[in-house]
Amino acid sequence: MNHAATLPQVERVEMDELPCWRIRTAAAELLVAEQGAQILSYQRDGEPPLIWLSEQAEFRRGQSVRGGVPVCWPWFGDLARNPAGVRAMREGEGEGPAPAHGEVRGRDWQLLDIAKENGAVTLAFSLLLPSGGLPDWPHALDLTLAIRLDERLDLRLTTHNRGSYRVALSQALHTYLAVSDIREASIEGLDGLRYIETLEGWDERQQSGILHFAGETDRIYLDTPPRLDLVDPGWKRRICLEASGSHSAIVWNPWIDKAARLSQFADDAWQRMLCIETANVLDDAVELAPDQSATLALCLWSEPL
Ligand SMILES: O=P(O)(O)OC[C@H]1O[C@@H](O)[C@H](O)[C@@H](O)[C@@H]1O
Repeated sequence: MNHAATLPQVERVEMDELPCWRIRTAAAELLVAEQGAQILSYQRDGEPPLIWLSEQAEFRRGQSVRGGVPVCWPWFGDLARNPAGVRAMREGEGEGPAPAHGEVRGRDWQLLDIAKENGAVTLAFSLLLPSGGLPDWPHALDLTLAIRLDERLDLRLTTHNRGSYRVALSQALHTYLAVSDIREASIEGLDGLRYIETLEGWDERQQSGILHFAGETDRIYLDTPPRLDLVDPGWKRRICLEASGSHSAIVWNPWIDKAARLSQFADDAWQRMLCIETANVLDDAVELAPDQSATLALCLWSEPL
């Protein structure tokens, strides 16, 4: 049988407790969990993975998988650190303290559609929500994620306000990227930007030059340009990220001590990953009037160095 003639292929697979979809095109493979509409891994033929999945990842219902691209929504990070308008949307403590990175990473989403066209595949996922919204976040919003795989990987996270009042939220595509060695990697595109140093009192600082890594890093960059590049000399490639609908980005590596405290994370895994999170946070948070939509999008690809 001519294998190439049958491509692209979409196959349903089980990863322990999680139903997933494996997509194979002529040049790449992508694995997506239906829970959280979470991309788990992405690799192009002949290259190391672009998206990192922890070797200690657990595929359990109700729990985000360590690695891939978790969707953070309707708030990013610690809710208490969000703008007042975003904080005000959560009501009551019925379900306990607000979980980090919002409510949808471990929830059920539904695959609505698989479309194949000219060698590309698009999967459309929708968050399954009661019509009144989340238990402590009772607002009438629809959330969809469109994942398109061709020569590049395209993600489009769209929120639509079908309610009768304005809603504020923060969000991120929390992309875990694979690197040969974080100590050799760098990020281009941040020079001159203001950032919040979350490790030192949430002080505002200014980036000077290319960002290199020599310790724990957890920063929120503001007024980000559309394009950021992760340069990886060890694997002789750059991973290019092109965002739209976003003017903020989080850059995160836990380094040695925090790595030891993280779940589903090997003690030495900090060497092999780096998160560049395409976001709408702090003064870049989103406010949606009734019937308004907003799309946070990321296009990802690699180029040889
Ligand atoms: O362990 P979690 O909830 O997936 O979060 C991982 C990291 O996510 C990053 O976005 C945050 O900036 C870090 O502070 C956090 O540690």
